[in-house]
Parts: sequence; C-alpha cells; structure tokens
Amino acid sequence: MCVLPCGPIRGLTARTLTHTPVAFASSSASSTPTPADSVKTITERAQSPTTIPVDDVKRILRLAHPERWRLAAAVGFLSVSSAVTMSAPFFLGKVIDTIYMTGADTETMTASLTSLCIMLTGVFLCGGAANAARVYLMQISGQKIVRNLRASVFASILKQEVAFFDRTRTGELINRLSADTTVVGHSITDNLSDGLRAVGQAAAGVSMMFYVSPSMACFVLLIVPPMAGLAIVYGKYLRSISKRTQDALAQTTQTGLSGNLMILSVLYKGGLMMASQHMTVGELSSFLMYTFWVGISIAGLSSFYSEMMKGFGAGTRLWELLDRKPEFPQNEGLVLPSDQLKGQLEFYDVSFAYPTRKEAPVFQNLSLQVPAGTIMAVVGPSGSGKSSLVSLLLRLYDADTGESLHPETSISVVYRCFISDNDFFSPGIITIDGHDIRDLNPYWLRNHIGTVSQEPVLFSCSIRDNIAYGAVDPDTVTTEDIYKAARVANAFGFIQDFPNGFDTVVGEKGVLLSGGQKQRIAIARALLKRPSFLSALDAENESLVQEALERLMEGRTVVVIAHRLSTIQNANAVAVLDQRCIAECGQPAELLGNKQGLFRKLMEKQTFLQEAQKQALR
Ligand SMILES: Nc1ncnc2c1ncn2[C@@H]1O[C@H](COP(=O)(O)OP(=O)(O)OP(=O)(O)O)[C@@H](O)[C@H]1O
Repeated sequence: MCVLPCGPIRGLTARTLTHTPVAFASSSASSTPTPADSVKTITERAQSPTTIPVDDVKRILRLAHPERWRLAAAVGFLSVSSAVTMSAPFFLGKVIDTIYMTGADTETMTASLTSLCIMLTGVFLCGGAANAARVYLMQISGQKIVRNLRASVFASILKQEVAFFDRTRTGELINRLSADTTVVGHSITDNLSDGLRAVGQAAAGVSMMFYVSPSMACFVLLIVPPMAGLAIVYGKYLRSISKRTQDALAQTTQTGLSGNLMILSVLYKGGLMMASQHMTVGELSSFLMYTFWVGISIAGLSSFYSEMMKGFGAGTRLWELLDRKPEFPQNEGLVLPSDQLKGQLEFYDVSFAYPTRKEAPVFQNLSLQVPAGTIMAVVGPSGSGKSSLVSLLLRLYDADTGESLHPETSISVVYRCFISDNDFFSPGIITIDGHDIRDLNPYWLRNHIGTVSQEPVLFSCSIRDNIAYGAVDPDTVTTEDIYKAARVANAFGFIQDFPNGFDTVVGEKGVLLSGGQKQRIAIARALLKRPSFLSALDAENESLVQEALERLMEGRTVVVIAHRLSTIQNANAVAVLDQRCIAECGQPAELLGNKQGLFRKLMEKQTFLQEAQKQALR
C-alpha cells in the first residue's frame, strides 16, 4: 500500500509508506495558467430580438424541413379554407340581395334563396373540412417538430459536464425543454399558418373590396391611414396616463376605436351610395364584412410578428444550449483493454475547488495511492471531501492542474511528479494503472467504476430494469444475468417474495423499498457493471447488505467511504481526510494505535455517538 502525504511535494522528497516507491521532483518555476473556467451560466435569458435574425430563420426552417410535405399540405388546405372564408361575404351579400329582390314573386325568391343557401352550405362545409384538415396537419407537424427539438436539446443537456448542472438551475433547463421548444414549434406551425392566412386574407379582402365597390374601397383606404394615426396618438395618450398595467387595455381600446370608426365611415358612405342607387344592400353588407375581415387580418399580422419574434427569442436560447460544447468530451479518449486493467489508483498532488466555489478549495496538494485489488477506507469529518474524492475519480469534475500555491511561501510553484524514470506527471493528476484519467474515455471509465451509494438512485421502473441499468448494454442482459447478480447481492429472496417478482415497480427513487433492499438492488446493478474497481459508501449495518458488499469487493480495487469501524477494519488501509488533504494514512490497527491521531479521535467519537444512540433508544 502506498500513500502519499498531503502538502506540496518539496524537492525530491519521496514519501512512500509501502508498496511502489514514488518520487517527486519540482520542475521549472514557470507558472502554468489555471484553466479558465469556461462553464457559462445560462441563467440570463435571451430577450426576443427586435429585428429578424436571418441565421435563426434558416435554422428554424431547417427544423421544419422533415415536416415539409405535411406542412405543404396544411398550407394547401389553408388556402382552400381561406378562399372559402373570403368568398363568404360576397355570397352572403348575394343572399341578402336575393331576400330584398325587387319585382320577383315569392316562389322565385324562395327557389333562388334555397338553391343559393344549399350551394353555400356545401361550400362552407368544404371550407370547414379544409380548416379541420389544416389544424390536424399543423398540430401533427408542430408536435413532431417539438418532439425532435426536445430530443436534441435533451441529448445536448445530457452531454454536459456535471459542473454545468451545478451552475444551471434545473428549472431553467426544464423551461427550455418544455416552454421554449413549444414556442419555437408554435412559431413554425400555427403562427406561420396564422401569418400566411392573415396576409392572404388581407390581400383577398382588399381585392374584394375593390371588386364590390372601387369608389368605396378608395374612400376606405384613404381614411385608414389618418385613422390609424389617430388611434396611435390616442393609444399613446392612454399609455401615458397609466403605464404598464393598462397597456393591454389601451391596445384593445385602440383597436376597437379605429375599427368602429372605419365601420361607421363605411356605413355612412355606403348609405349615401345606396340612396343614390349606386350600391345594393347586399353589396354594402359584403363590403362591411370585407372591411371587418381586413381589420381582423391586419390585427392578426401584428400578433404574428410579435409571436414570431418570441419564437426567435426562444430559438436563440435553445441554440445556445444545443451548440454548447461540454468542457470535456463524454465519449472520446483512450479505452484500455480489459485484461490490462488492474485498478491501481493514484492521486498526485491534487488540488480542487468546485467550479461554483473557486474561492473555497476542497483539496490542496492531496496525494493518495490505492494499489490494485485492495480496499481503501476514506474517513474524515463531514465536509472534508470524501464524496468529492469519488467525484474526481469518476471524472465528474477535473482537478485543478498546473499551478499549486505553496502554503508556506505563497510562491506559485509548478510541480512535476514521476513514478518512474520515464513517466512524468504534472500536479493535479489522477491515474488509473498509470494512465491519466483525462486521457481515458469518460464513458468507459465510468463503466468500470461501480458505485454503491448510501442512497442508491433507483428509477421508477421494474426491479429487473433497475438492475439491468448497470450493464454497458442493458438490452443484451439476460434474465439469468439479472438473477445471478440478484443472488450474489442477497436480493433474490426478497424480490421473489414480491407478488410481481422482478417486475415489481419500485416507485420514484425506490420509495416502495426499504433502505437495505435498495442497497442490495444497487449492489446487483454494480455487479453487472464489469467494475474493476469500486467506490462504495458505507452501507446500512445490515448483515445481508454487508455480506453482499463484501462479495462485490472481491478482486476489485475499492474506495469505501466509511463511518463504521466494522467496515474500516476490513480495509487494507485507511486514509483520513482533513484540512483539504490526507492527514493520516495507514493500516487501521496502526492508526488506531496512535492515541493523538485524528483517526483514533474520529472512531472514539463514532463509538461515543453509537453508545449515545443506544442509550436514547433504551
Ligand atoms: N457540487 C458542489 N458544488 C460546490 N461545493 C460543493 C459541491 N459538493 C460539495 N461541495 C462542498 O465541498 C466540500 C466537501 O464536500 P463532500 O460532499 O465531498 O464532503 P464529505 O466529506 O463527503 O461530507 P459528508 O461526510 O457530510 O457526506 C463541502 O464543503 C461541500 O459544501
């Protein structure tokens, strides 16, 4: 067993307790820059842009590309339904003229009215059907676009390093996955179709106004601009009286006012034209309806624009997430042949601070060696960094590299450590069998580290799936593999006692199971992981769990974060974490023998606490 002491390695001091000799030498004093913290926070939400960003338009259109045929069909149906909608005022005008037909007898009028109404009913039904088809197709396309977008964003989130999740609020990510994707999907489908419809209907409405009565159309178009100006002035006045709270009210009033004035002017001019026999009542009605439609379409266009801008704003936030490159790749790097993997772990002069708390280092110049196939118990006061050590081993975070601060002289010194004449390592290196873990494929690395946590993470699915999850490829795991792992983990018996056996659903985080049952399932899962080394947290003091853990530890390198002396006694060595480094290291009995030692004090405290608990329960 070789354990390296804490603190900066001075000169060529080699502190090896047992096992492989390890020597250290300081190299040049040139300081290597600390890696810049490139994890960006994404808490600042991008605002909706004020101009149309061309690149974003292209990107959004690319999202719609797989749905192009469905969307094209939807646009086709939209044209049909809009044509019907825009022809309705014209035909309704004809219906009114038929009703007011002068000089015709009742029978002729009834016949004309009936045939016209039947024909119009057919046309309107077709329009309704086309509209239903449009809505259906748009909905399907929208949902598919949102689904694909969510899948890409989710995949991008999963690729990020753990530090990213420390900095980014979960609510922020969920908001992007749910709300922003929906807004983008909506802007490509519903909003786009509403915009197209508004443009089409406004154009058709104006054309029909000219068709029905060119002079009235000219009159209306002449009065619209001053009226719109009046409405804007009036709107501003309203806003100036009461700020934000009444903005919506002001806008509504503004629309209502200009619309009403327009209708009033059409009625006035139309009434005069009817009186001079230049217009029929039906034509006036048609014209009024077209005016109405044009007004609605223009209002629709303005909301189309603001919705589109919201879509771009949401898109920008999504691209930011989609384009984000993780600090280190998750599935690239060296993959060691299984037969070469022995499981020797070494921490060389490791310093580390969580990216979110750079000012509070967890480790400073920590060195530790765990020979292959041995059990290393890591103990230490709460918050001393036991779990952080495991996080570094799993490469959930990278240790700080290059520069370490000499605590006594405050001079920046770059250390280089070597374990043989040929292998040189900079400080801050963690190795497995001599390989810097930063050179290894993180996915492969994690697949070779089984972890059994005090609170195992179980998913709300069957016990079978929870165990199979440990395998590299869960789909290839046979029922026999799962049974075997469950037997070794002492879990088979209790699982079989459940009415649904291995198909029992364990609930959110395994709430339907006891703590010991959860741990044994986690052990069965870890057994399927082909782990060469294992990081385990102190388990529940249940003999079945303990026995299962001991079986799991066989032939593996184990780092066990322990509190109980019973667990620690089985370890080959104990490392005591304190003051950001390994304060003591050695065989359990040896450390217990040191009455002034930290380990002895920790164990005394532990025993004292257990005694106190027993007393309290009596
Ligand atoms: N994700 C994180 N971001 C910032 N600081 C963290 C993070 N996780 C842990 N820390 C801090 O790092 C220090 C070491 O924490 P760690 O969980 O490794 O301690 P521990 O020895 O395992 O504690 P315990 O025995 O209470 O579980 C603590 O001060 C803790 O507040």
